[in-house]
Amino acid sequence: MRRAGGRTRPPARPVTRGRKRRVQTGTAMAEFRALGLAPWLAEQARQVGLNRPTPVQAACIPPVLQGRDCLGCAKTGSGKTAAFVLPVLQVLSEDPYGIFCLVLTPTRELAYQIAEQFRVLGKPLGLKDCVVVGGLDMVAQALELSRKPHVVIATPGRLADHLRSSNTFSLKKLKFLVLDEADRLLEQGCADFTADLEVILEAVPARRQTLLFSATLTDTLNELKGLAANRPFFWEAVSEVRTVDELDQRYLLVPEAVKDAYLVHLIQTFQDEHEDWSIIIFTKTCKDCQVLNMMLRKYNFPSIALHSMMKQRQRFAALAKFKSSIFKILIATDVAARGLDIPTVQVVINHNTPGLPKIYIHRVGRTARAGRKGIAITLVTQYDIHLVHAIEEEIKLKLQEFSVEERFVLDILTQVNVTRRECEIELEGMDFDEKKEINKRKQMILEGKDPDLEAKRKAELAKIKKKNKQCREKVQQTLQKKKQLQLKRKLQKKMERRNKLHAKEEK
Ligand SMILES: Nc1ncnc2c1ncn2[C@@H]1O[C@H](COP(=O)(O)OP(=O)(O)OP(=O)(O)O)[C@@H](O)[C@H]1O
Repeated sequence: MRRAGGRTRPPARPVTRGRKRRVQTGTAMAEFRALGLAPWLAEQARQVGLNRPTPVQAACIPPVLQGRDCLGCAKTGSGKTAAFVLPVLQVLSEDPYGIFCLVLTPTRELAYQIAEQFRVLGKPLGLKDCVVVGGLDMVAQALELSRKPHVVIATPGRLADHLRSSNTFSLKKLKFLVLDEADRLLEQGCADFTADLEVILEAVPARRQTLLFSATLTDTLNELKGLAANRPFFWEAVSEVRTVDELDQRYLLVPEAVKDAYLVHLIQTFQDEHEDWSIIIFTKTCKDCQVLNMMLRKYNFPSIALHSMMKQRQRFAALAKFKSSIFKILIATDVAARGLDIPTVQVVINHNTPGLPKIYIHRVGRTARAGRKGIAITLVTQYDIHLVHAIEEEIKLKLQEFSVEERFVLDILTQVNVTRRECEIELEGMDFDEKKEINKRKQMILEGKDPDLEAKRKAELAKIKKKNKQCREKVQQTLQKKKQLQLKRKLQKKMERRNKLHAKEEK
């Protein structure tokens, strides 16, 4: 981190490039065609506003059209989606049948966004797509799957559930398997997709093309290479820095207790100076997300929450309202960190410093997309400085300080803290934690697990762990005692020898 003096202004609004775009129309089409795309598809790309191929598109489309597997790693907002949607549509148009392509993605919102790209670019084909994600009616999805859509866009958990429970559709003739945000899908952590991926990989043919994309592929490259075995083509954008140049990256050092006052001040400033800007605030937990939203609402900010404890329909509605600028502020957990493409987002605020650099890269990548400018501000407490260093090391860039006039923050400090406490009490009254527990149980039931049995198993595991720990400690203590005893004996012997020597000398 480097301190920069003076008050920092948010970046200027991006310039519109309308005239330039008209002049480039012919070139744009020719450039897409030069990659091997058919005229109708190049024209469709132009019509939906894809000016000219971005580097990841230029590099990956030709090898995919040649039938090769592809691993594409390019910065956030660089057009990776079209880099797989376009060649898939081209091959599909030559020999259309369903189910031709399966796209897997980690979040439900992202699945719908990808489906939309397939729909607009594949409109001349009369493309049939099907989105299969959790939280929605399984029967309706099964029915849609049985109608053989050309493209299925799914989150792994729900698709695996369908594969386990139904035989009304088959993925055996699949030509393309796409893993968007591939590193996240293969990562083992809190939402582990490993078991579901196993079921899916069993159901798809070995002879297929596999396309893997992410902005942070390199971290899990070896595991990913195992999936793409068909003359795999790896492409990574050449760049020292892992975030886009158009992104102004800042940090704000704040004591934990006054974090919210800084946040309110920041939002007020952005709202006063740039009424039309949209802001995403990332929080660590669902509860934080909910409390902050309640708090900002009390200050009449146009905010809306998005987190995994909301019902799926509420999640979609929240995102739609934010996308259409009915609400200008989205407060979200990391469910919104990857992939979401909302051009109006000019500011990302990290209410907590992300524990992993790659989460930081994806979060801040929700702004400054497709050549636009944006600013990301990370609130850093004294306990998070090491995390910022890790982020800086990963992105190969020093974050600059975002200065604010502290007297404004001090003015609202007490009021903000009181409001936060009020919201927390209100939330406790709504049994938020209890609901979380209920949701966990529901999820387990959906996964075919017995929640009571799981709880028992967990308790037993904890007991065994405790016993093991006690046992280890006992062994340690015994060893220590033995050592001390040996030492004592050694000393005693030494003393005895010395006494004997003295006695001899005295004689
Ligand atoms: N050739 C192009 N010309 C102009 N705009 C483009 C082009 N390709 C893609 N875009 C636009 O760029 C934006 C970002 O694209 P996309 O969502 O595919 O990025 P991404 O690389 O997948 O980002 P992330 O890593 O965050 O998921 C979209 O709004 C898309 O319409």
